[in-house]
Amino acid sequence: MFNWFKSSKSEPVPEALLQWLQQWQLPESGAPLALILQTVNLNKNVLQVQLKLPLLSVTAALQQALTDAGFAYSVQIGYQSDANTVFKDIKHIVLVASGKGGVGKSTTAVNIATALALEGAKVGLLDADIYGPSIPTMLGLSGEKITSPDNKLMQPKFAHGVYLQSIGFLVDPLQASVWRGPMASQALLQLLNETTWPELDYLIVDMPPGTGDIQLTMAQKLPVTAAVVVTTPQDVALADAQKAISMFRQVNIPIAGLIENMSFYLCGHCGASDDIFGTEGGVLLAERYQVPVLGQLPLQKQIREQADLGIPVVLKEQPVAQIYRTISRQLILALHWQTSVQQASQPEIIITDD
Ligand SMILES: Nc1ncnc2c1ncn2[C@@H]1O[C@H](COP(=O)(O)OP(=O)(O)OP(=O)(O)O)[C@@H](O)[C@H]1O
Repeated sequence: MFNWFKSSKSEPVPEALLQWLQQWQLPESGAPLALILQTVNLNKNVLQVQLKLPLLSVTAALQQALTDAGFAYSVQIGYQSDANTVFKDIKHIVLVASGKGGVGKSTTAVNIATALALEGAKVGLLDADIYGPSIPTMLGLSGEKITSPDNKLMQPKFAHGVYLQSIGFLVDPLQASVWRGPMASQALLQLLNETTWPELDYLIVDMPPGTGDIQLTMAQKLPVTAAVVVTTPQDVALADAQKAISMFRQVNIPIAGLIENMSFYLCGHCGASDDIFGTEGGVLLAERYQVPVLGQLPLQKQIREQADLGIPVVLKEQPVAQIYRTISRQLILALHWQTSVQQASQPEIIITDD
């Protein structure tokens, strides 16, 4: 199932260890490690495990499990992708969308992008929200101006492990928010195209809220891998999230999952929680549409405070950071399964001399 890469320094990997690795399952998802293994190498009691996916946080769990199983090796996890690119040097383009404004789409996009970078992925973020490009503020880059060394292509900014390009760097948000559909989608596609993105595993696109012309054109014209829909649990938001799901289905964009934001209020002082926007609305919607739920986030002061400070909360020692980390790992796996299925279902083209 995977190659046992052996460098000149490599020692033989004991059969018992290979068999143990074959059956070990990732925490949270229960996915078999064997399905995402690239190579295994043993070097002076260091077990070097190369994965196909950026999941560096698996190191601690694998180390613990190995020790518990009686293997005295220390683990090093590396990452080498085998995914194809969908656009320039970008392997996956993921749209973060919401039917309705103000549900926390941009906050979610920033924290997921940062969490993906923490897993060892190369990540870009395209802030395409013409109605309120808030991501420069959330990454501590507000007031920055874009640079273009060759006067043609623009360089993205970089903060907290994420490359950022934002419509807010280029135009006055008040001006952009009154653009008509074709003008807005044209500008956003140009923004993607004329940025010198480095090699990226994931480009996260923070979409403008809604399901109108702009969103539909972007969804149709971008080589999108999948979409993530963010909603809050109350009925008005759910009705709009439903429209977003239908829009993506219409243009055959797979939905990697739904995220329920502000699922419940979590008091920072006493830890009490309250379902102020109703209970489980997003989960029920996801069930109805057969869409996976990637996670549920609380309404919590620190999420907003950290966004305003320009340091995403996922970088802080907060329980909520772990929710974003789990969501990002689920997303990594969902995108992987989905691209594997897509590649497997593509008909093989055989060129003959006839
Ligand atoms: N889970 C949360 N807990 C507390 N505050 C949150 C949470 N999620 C988002 N917020 C805050 O709510 C406000 C709106 O969030 P955000 O800008 O991410 O929404 P949005 O859906 O992207 O809005 P729009 O699409 O209209 O720009 C921000 O001040 C943000 O810090």
